[in-house]
Amino acid sequence: MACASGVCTSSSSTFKPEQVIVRATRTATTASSSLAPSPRFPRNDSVSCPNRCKLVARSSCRSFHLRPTQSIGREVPANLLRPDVVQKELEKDPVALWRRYIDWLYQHKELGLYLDVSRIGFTDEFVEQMEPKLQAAFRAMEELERGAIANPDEGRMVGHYWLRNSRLAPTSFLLSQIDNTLEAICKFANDVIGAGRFTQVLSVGIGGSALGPQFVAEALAPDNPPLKIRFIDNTDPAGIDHQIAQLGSELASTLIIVISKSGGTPETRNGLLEVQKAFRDAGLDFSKQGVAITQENSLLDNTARIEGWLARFSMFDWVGGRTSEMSAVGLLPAALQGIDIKEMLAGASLMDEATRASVVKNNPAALLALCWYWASDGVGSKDMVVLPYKDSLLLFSRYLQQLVMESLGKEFDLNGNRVNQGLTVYGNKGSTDQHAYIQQLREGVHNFFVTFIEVLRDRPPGHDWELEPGVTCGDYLFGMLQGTRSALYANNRESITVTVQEVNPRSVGALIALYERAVGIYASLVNINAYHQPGVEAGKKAAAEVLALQKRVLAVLNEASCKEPVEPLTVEEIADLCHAPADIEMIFKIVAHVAANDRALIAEGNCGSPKSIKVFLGECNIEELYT
Ligand SMILES: O=P(O)(O)OC[C@H]1O[C@](O)(CO)[C@@H](O)[C@@H]1O
Repeated sequence: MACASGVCTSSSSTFKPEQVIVRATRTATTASSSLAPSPRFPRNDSVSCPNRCKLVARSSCRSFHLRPTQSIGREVPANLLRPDVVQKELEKDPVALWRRYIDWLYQHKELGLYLDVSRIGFTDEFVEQMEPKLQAAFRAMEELERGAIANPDEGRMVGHYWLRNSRLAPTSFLLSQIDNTLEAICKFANDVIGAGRFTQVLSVGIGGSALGPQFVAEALAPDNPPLKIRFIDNTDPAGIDHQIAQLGSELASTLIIVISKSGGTPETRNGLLEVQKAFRDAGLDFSKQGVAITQENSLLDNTARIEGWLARFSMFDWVGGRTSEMSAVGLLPAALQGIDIKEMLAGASLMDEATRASVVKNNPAALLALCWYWASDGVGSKDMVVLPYKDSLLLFSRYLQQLVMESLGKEFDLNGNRVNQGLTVYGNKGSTDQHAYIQQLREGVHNFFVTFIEVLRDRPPGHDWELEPGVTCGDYLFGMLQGTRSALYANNRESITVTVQEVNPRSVGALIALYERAVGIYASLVNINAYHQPGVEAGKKAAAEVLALQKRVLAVLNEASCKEPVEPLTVEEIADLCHAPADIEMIFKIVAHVAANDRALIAEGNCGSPKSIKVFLGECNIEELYT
C-alpha cells in the first residue's frame, strides 16, 4: 500500500474501482441548449444524463478546424462532450470527481510515481477513438527501440532508450560502445574526485548539450559537491566573462568540459576559444584541464585529439541532443558532482519498461500524450504550463521546452503535408509563480493547460518543524499546489499532476524518461518526425549571412577610410558599395553594433534618424586593402 496526495492505492499499477464515472457521457444525445456558449464552442446542445448530470453534447467543432493549414487536427465527432461542461458538472458532484480521480490514477509502485489526469476533461469516447492511433504509436516506438531508422530525414536510428538498458541495443557493437563509455565515465569521475586536483567544472555547450546537465545539477547536486559546476551556454561575451571572473584563481583547478554532439556549433566553439584565451592570459595549459564530449572525428574531437586534451568521451550518432541526458553529455557532469548516475539510469530504465505497456491506462507516457492531444486539440492550440512545486525542479520546464518544442514544432508531417505542429511549454515553479502569472491563468485568456509536479517529501526526515501549531512550511507549499489546482479547475482550466516521493536520481531519471517517451508517442499521434530539427538551420544560416555581410561592410569602410581625405559614408552608400541595397536595414544595425563596441568604427549623427549617420573607420588598415 502506498500513498499519493493522501490517496491509498491497491497493488495493481492502476487503481480500478468497481464503478466508473462519467459513463453517462456515452448515453448523451442532443437536446436543447442550457448553458452560455463559450467563444470556442459557438453552439452547444445540452442533454440530461439519466444518472445525475446535465451534460452538453458538442455540435460544433473546436477552433482549430477553422485553421486551413491544420488538416490533421483532432476530428471531433458531434457526440463528444465539452470538457469544460463535464468539469463543471463533475465539480458540482465531488463524489463523481473523486471516482474519476481514482479511476484514472496511474501508480508506478517501484518508482513511487503517480500520474493524475482526472482534471483533463477527455471523455470515454475520445479515448476509444484514439485507441487505434495509440496502438500505432506503440508499434512505432517498438520499431524505434528495435533500431529502425526512426529519423528518416537524417537516416538515423534513435537509440536513447538503449543508454539505460544496453541489452536493448540492436547490435553487440552498440552494446559494448554504451557499456564501455559508461565505465569510462565512472572511472574518470572517480579518479578526478579521488585525486582532489579539481574543485570546479565549467561546462561549455548549448541546447541539448547544456539543458539536461543544468536541470540535473539544479535538481540533484548535493550542497557540497566534490566539484561545483558552472555553465557557459551562449556566445554572450559578458556572460562568459562573468563565469570566468567568478572562477577567479580557481580557473587553475577547473575542469573544462566542452560538449557538442556535432562538434561544430558556433556558440560552443566561441565559448571554448574564450576560455582558452583566459587560460593563456592566466599562464595555464588548457590541454591539461580540457575534456571533450562529442562524436568521433568531429571538429571538436579532432581539436581535442590534436591538442592532447585530458580526456575525450563519445557522443553517439543515434542519440539526439535533446535526448542526450543519459549519455556522456549528462552523465559525466552529474558524476563529477557526486550524483549517483546509475540510479538515474535505473529510474529511467524502470520508466522505459512501464511506458512500453500497450494498455493506455497502464502507460503513463501514453496518458500524457493523450492528455496533450485532448487539451491542445492535437494541434498545439493550448500551451503547456509546467509548474513543479519544488525549487530544485526549477529548470524542468526549461529542459522540457527544448525536448517538447524542438521535437514537436514541425512544419510538415510525415506525409509532407504542411501542419505547423507544436506544443508550447513554459513555467518556472510554484508557489512562486502564483505571485506572477497565475492571475492570468485563473481568470485571463484560456490558452493553456497546466502540469503540476508534486513532490511528497518536503525535506529530509528529522529536519521538519512546525512554524505554527500543526503546520510546517511544506504544508503551505502543499496547500498552495492543491489550492491552485482546485482554483484553476473551478474555472475550467485543465491540469495534469505528476507526483513523486522525492527529488532523487531515480525520480529525476524517471521523469526524463517519462517525457521522452510521451513526446515520441505524441509525435506518432500527430504523424510527425520528432527527431530532426530542420527549422534551426534557417536561423544558423541567417546568422552566418549577417557575419559575412559585416565583413563586407568593414572592407568597404576600410577602403573609403584609406582615401585622402577620408570619405565618411552614409548607410545608403555603404549598402550600394556592398552591392546589397536590399540589406540596408541590416547594414545600419551592423554599423550601430560595431560602433557601440570600440571597434575603430566611428558613426557620426543620430542613431535615432539612421539617414543622418555618416560612418568611417578611425584607423585605415592598408594591409587588409591589398590582401
Ligand atoms: O550538441 P551540439 O551539436 O552542439 O548542438 C547543440 C544544439 O543545437 C541544436 O542542434 C539546435 O541548433 C540542438 O538540437 C542541439 O541540442
